Amino acid sequence: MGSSERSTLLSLEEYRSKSSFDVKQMFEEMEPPEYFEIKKKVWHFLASNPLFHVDYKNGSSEKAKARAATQLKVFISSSGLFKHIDNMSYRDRTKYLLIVNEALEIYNANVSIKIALGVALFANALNCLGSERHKKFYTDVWEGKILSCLAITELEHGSDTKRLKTIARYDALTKEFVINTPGICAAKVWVGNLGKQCTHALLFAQLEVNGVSHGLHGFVVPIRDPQTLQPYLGINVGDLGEKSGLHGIDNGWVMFDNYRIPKENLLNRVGDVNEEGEYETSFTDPQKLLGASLEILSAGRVGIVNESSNNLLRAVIIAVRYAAQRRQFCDSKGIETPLLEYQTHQYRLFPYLAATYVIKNFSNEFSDRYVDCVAASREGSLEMKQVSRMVSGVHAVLCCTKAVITWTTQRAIQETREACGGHGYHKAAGLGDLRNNHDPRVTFEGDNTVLLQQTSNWLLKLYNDPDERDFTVYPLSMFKFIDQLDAILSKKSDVTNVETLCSVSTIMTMYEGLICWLLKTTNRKMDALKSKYNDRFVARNLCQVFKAKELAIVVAEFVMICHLKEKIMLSKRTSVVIVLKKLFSLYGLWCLYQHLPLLYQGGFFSSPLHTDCISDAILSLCDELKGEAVTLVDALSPPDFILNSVLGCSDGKLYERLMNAFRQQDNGGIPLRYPDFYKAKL
Ligand SMILES: Cc1cc2nc3c(=O)[nH]c(=O)nc-3n(C[C@H](O)[C@H](O)[C@H](O)COP(=O)(O)OP(=O)(O)OC[C@H]3O[C@@H](n4cnc5c(N)ncnc54)[C@H](O)[C@@H]3O)c2cc1C
Repeated sequence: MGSSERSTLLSLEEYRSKSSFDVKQMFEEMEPPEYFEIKKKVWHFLASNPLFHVDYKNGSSEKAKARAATQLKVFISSSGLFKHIDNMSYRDRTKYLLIVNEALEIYNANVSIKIALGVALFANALNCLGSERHKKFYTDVWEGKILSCLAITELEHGSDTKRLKTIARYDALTKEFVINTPGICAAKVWVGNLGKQCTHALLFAQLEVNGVSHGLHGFVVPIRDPQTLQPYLGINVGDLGEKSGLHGIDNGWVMFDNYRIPKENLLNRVGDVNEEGEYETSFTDPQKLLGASLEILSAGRVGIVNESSNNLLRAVIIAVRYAAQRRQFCDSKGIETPLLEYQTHQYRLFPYLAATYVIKNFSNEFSDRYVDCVAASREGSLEMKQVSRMVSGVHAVLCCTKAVITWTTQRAIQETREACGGHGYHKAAGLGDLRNNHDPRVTFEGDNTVLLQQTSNWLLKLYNDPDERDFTVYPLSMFKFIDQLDAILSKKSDVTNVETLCSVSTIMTMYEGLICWLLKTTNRKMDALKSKYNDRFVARNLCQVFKAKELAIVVAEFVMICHLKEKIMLSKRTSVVIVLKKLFSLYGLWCLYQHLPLLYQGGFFSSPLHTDCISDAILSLCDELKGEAVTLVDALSPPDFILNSVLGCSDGKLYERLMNAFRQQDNGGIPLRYPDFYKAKL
């Protein structure tokens, strides 16, 4: 071992010894042990099966797709991870699948997305939208006999799903649907798994019966022969070629030419064609339907929130461990300084470290709330009105948090790549692929900007209609303060010292004030625009940039810190709580700093001293977190094999691993070895 290798390890250990809390206690606070046990099973399967080991030399997109296709089959059939899911309750199964997805995604985004689209979301859609007659598809997909894709987006329309043009016309003579693509603009595009591998599509098309259109419905459409993978006659299908990332996923396009499927392939929970060949809706159980529609809209987004929180974590672990080991320039005594000692570097990394804790905590807890909400709707344990309010609230919160979390992660990955300098640009650092693979999450499952509009619409409804404010149910329980809107707005900020500003209660109060002010002024602007243009669509569009979009973003941040506040209040682990409070404050103040114009405009801040105060508070928190940072990333870190970065290994062999990568030796050979702090966690 050379001297530089020894010193980088020492650097990590030195920082570990500085932390004020116990790594195991922090880990236990943040990760329920039963969830971690599931993740370990996934990681051990990946580490023990060479098919899954990273191969940096195997670069072409075509090879990556073939490899991911095989990995998917093996993961489904040989991991044993899905053996018992049919015996689980809805709640346990959904949580279990979300955790398996999370654990797989942090190591292999391609396969996790292929499984999510091809198996989990398909099975979920059959449950939500289908009936007994679709059971066979459900069984086949979990047994790996078929693979699906989710075909919604068309060449000409993505976000605006009402305009989709693929048509499924009912033929009463043969009791079949005839599917057609009316021109290239209606070709289904971007569909994951469709390019080469899927056998079935979960297709969304306009249902037409007796010349009358009944809007978008879901259909199970056979695409390829499961034995030969040859497409069926009437289907023109292809792979859409190279993308910027996610090279293992075969995104494809398809056009239908008088392609016939049996009547039974319509997912008939909401509407069906009866024996007389007439369309009939079947709203037999509206409460269950509410939960089902939440699930179909949201399951993918909940997965994205979980995945993004891990992508953020991965980027931050790599950059913090690198910054603890990497030294540049000498101090006045001639001692080389680790990057972590520079204020600039702390300011670049620590807000993202704080964001990691806020977002990971939110993502864990929100998935539970989401599952509870769907379960309550299924079980009929609440009143219809309560379920309806809970479902729309959960949907609204998920829309804005999906946007803020995926954007935060996107920015964090870029910042951490730069914070690792040139070495951060090497493939073996892991950050380039992470950036490219994470990037489309801001677009798919709902473009972020469009999703934020759904949240602001919900908030304005809440503002305008006190009847909607049922604060007994989640997530409305977090918005009780809206009832005191005028009183809150009449208060002015008197915060002029760093200590008060850093407190949990001050930050919560500032957020509540900001939300009240944004609600009131967004609504006022919307009303004025409606009067001026006499057109809701125009008014809504002209409200977005400087009001409604900001409102939704602020609410997303607020909801996430509310969850961490609750954890802080309930925890009995004193030393952990002290650090969690610092992370809470750093994230809150860093976000509020980005809303400074609004804080002045709303009268919460009035003097230049307020800006000094908030920036001093941020820097002071960064300084306080310097000694905690390495242990904070250790507490949430997966094993080195799964982290899979030559810059981020916990063993401090930074330069040895980098030279191996440069020599193209042993790039992926990071063992599934548990470092000492990890043993403490277990
Ligand atoms: C890697 C990847 C995988 C995908 N996988 C699938 C899949 O498996 N199945 C599938 O069906 N689809 C898939 N998609 C498609 C994806 O769901 C769509 O790209 C997404 O829904 C956005 O639609 P769009 O691309 O048509 O964007 P558009 O709707 O055209 O939006 C373009 C831009 O305009 C903005 N915009 C749109 N409307 C408004 C408005 N009202 N106000 C203000 N701004 C607006 C948006 O914010 C966006 O920035 C995938 C896409 C990618 C990149």
